[in-house]
Amino acid sequence: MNVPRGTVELTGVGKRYGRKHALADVDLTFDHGVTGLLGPNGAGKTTLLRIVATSIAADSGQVRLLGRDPHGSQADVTAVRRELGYLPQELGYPSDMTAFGFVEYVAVLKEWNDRERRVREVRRVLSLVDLTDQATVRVGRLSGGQRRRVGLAQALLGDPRLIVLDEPTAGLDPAQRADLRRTLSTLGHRSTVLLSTHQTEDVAALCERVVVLAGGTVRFDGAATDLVATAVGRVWLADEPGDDALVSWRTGTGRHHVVGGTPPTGADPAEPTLEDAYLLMLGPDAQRLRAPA
Ligand SMILES: Nc1ncnc2c1ncn2[C@@H]1O[C@H](COP(=O)(O)OP(=O)(O)OP(=O)(O)O)[C@@H](O)[C@H]1O
Repeated sequence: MNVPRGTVELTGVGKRYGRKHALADVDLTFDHGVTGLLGPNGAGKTTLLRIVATSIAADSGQVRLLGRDPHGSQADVTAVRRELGYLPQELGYPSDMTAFGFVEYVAVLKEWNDRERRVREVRRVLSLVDLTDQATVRVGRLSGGQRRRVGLAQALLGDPRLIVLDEPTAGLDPAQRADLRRTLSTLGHRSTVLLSTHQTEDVAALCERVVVLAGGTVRFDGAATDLVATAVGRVWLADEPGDDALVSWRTGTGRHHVVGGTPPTGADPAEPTLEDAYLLMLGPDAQRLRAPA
């Protein structure tokens, strides 16, 4: 079968928890490159990523991963999982294991049976996330950001064609986020990387494609630059906060960054950011959704 490397196809995908529609009629196709999933709390991002990571099944619609049905024959499921790296939103870490020991443990589960190759691979992925110096430190003694990187390391074992990362930058400091961006953008040349985040700057810096989810449906799917373009002419710097602005805040210069609404008197047009465009896309709920920095 000649399947493009890393293809994910979701057609009319729905998922309910009881009466709650976590996802409704989602059509998305992904190929290699880095795609960022943005959306407010409860938008359905984790549900979507869990479906792509074969952790749960959709209730409706069709899911094809790497040209296979991920809940089809055992051979299909195994073939997909061999090509998949997954960092869940919450990963329980045995605190007594070292960083190396934990990643090696996952490598064993992933059937890296040859000890020499396995050790080499564990070292490689620890180095990719800049944890070589912490390899022998117990996970319980690592910082939150370092632990997140241990989680990322296990997702990179075997250089998977499909990499699913649920909030990989959560808990990382700015320097670590910059390092992670470098690692992920390199991976995107070869693999399909799907990541969710609440950090619009990460998406702007890293993802060529953005999918905005809200209420379980796709609100935007396209190039990050096209999302930013939707906000041109709707963002200002002004001395006043704006009477009917969607959101506005006082910047370090003392002027107000005004998003949406009518421009206050004397306002100067400002270059929109991806966050501005995202807030405008979500509309009146934006105030509630703008998490404190
Ligand atoms: N196991 C579950 N049982 C019941 N409801 C669930 C379950 N998992 C998710 N939900 C609900 O489904 C909806 C989508 O949740 P999901 O975790 O996919 O959103 P999210 O976009 O990842 O949110 P967050 O940004 O807060 O992580 C929410 O309303 C959530 O409460």
